[in-house]
Amino acid sequence: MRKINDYYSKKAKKNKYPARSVYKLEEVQQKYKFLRRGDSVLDLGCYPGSWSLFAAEVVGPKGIVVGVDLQQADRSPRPDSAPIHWLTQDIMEPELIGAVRKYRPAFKVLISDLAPKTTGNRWADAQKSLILVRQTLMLAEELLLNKGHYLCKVFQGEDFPDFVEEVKKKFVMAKVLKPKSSRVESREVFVLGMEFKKHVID
Ligand SMILES: C[S@@+](CC[C@H](N)C(=O)[O-])C[C@H]1O[C@@H](n2cnc3c(N)ncnc32)[C@H](O)[C@@H]1O
Repeated sequence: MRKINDYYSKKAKKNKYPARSVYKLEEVQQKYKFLRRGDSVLDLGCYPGSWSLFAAEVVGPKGIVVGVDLQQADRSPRPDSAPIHWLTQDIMEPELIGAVRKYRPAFKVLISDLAPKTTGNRWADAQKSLILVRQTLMLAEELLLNKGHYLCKVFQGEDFPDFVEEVKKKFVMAKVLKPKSSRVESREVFVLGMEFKKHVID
């Protein structure tokens, strides 16, 4: 296991990404191609910035990336990438929607690698994660374009099946994914929702 972690950490360093987590996003992108040239992307929990940098490269100069985190990110996008706007904000605060809308009224893709500060207590950590995850789904409802896409990291707890059902209702296609670069011993998985059904009221 350690070998795999070292492999992705070294690869990230070599390719000048600040975090190995970029390879989880890359793997989902390779399989589902949910990020496209010209897309607008909202990245929640973006610090230190690997996902935003990767997304900005994929969507290219006609796209845009807005990254949000409690911690201040400041990396410059690579050449031939979309501009990245870094916001230092709490995603739980209602002001976030207005702050994000200064850049785009709505987004084609919302990605979230948010992780709460863990306590070591599995149940408590899963609950904290679920609060953040539910907030990302609420933000997706506000900020995603019709037929937009959603990718969210979740630490599986007892409410996880209910959350997946919610995503299934709101998107044409929903999948639970465990990328190879995600530690096997970790309870993290990624929920992908493709083609948001903007006007479905349940
Ligand atoms: C695993 S890191 C993200 C790594 C990032 N995707 C990358 O590739 O560089 C999770 C982030 O979630 C952020 N976070 C946790 N709770 C948050 C909240 N309420 N609002 C904004 N960001 C939060 C943390 O500050 C942390 O930087």
